[in-house]
Amino acid sequence: MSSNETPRGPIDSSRIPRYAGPATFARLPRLDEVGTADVAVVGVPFDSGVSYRPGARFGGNAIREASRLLRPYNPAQDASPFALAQVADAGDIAANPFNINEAVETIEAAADDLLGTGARMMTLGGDHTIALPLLRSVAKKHGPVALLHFDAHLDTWDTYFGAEYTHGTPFRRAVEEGILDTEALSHVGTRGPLYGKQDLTDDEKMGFGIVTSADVYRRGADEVADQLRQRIGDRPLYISIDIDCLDPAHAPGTGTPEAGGMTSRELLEILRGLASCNLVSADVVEVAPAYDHAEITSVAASHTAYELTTIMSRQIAASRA
Ligand SMILES: N=C(N)NCCCC(=O)O
Ligand SMILES: [Zn+2]
Ligand SMILES: [Zn+2]
Repeated sequence: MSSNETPRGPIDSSRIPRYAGPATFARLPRLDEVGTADVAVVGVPFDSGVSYRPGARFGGNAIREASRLLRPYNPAQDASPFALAQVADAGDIAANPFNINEAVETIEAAADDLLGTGARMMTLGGDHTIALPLLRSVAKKHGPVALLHFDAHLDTWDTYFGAEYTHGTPFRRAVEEGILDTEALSHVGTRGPLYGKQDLTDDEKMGFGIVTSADVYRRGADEVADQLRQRIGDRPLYISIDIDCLDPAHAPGTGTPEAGGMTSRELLEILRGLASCNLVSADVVEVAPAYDHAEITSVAASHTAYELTTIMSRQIAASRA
């Protein structure tokens, strides 16, 4: 979108009922209806990298369905994200479910195409495997990026059954490949049993800092966001959100749930506290609707993607001003 064009926003839900018609994220136009976008919301229906319950391949569409109720003004960030920048739904990346290596290549190539148009990506997973090809593509454009990783899990394990590309290993691969800025790597929301203490030592050696779920509860969202913001500074930032960072009470619809997680309020508040960071792209992954109830998980994921989109739109508008 050039700066003198008005972005095309969501369908007006006071004229066309919000439950009518096919779902796009937040009832926004499809990318092919607007040509180019500043923020492309894209689904990656891929879950062949999971170690436990499958089903995150249906996450993107569940988030789109749940996002019908999002409204155009975001009071928490005092911004109308879809008026500040053109946000559009770019549909899904079609990845081979029977060949993980090929799927990872397909996702990276599709991300190259989208980022090549100048768009930032708001990706809806899919399992956490997909973060690796997305980060590869983002690093081609921006160089090694700061990473903020919200998750119950470290996802820096080495291999499962000898496989390198799984949902428990994307960030170890990314560190090995030199595509992350090791001065600014953080996990937020981690908890639960590990394979051994070595998991933590290895993770620390890779450069990660950890804010556990209990730290968030004890210190509060504002203080945590302040600390993260200081660590990130003005580096290009990628935020990867595994919805299992939330407590199973707030996100039952996921493949590897762990007790004792953050509330959706804590997650959203931390994100709002990061609004000044240079967010170049983001993902929300691991929503598995078959285990969900009353759209609890996909509603939380849709609001999470909304906050991330708002951060990106505000920055795009500010950089034009
Ligand atoms: N990325 C997610 N959601 N889970 C990773 C858990 C890997 C394991 O089963 O140990
Ligand atoms: Zn996880
Ligand atoms: Zn994960």
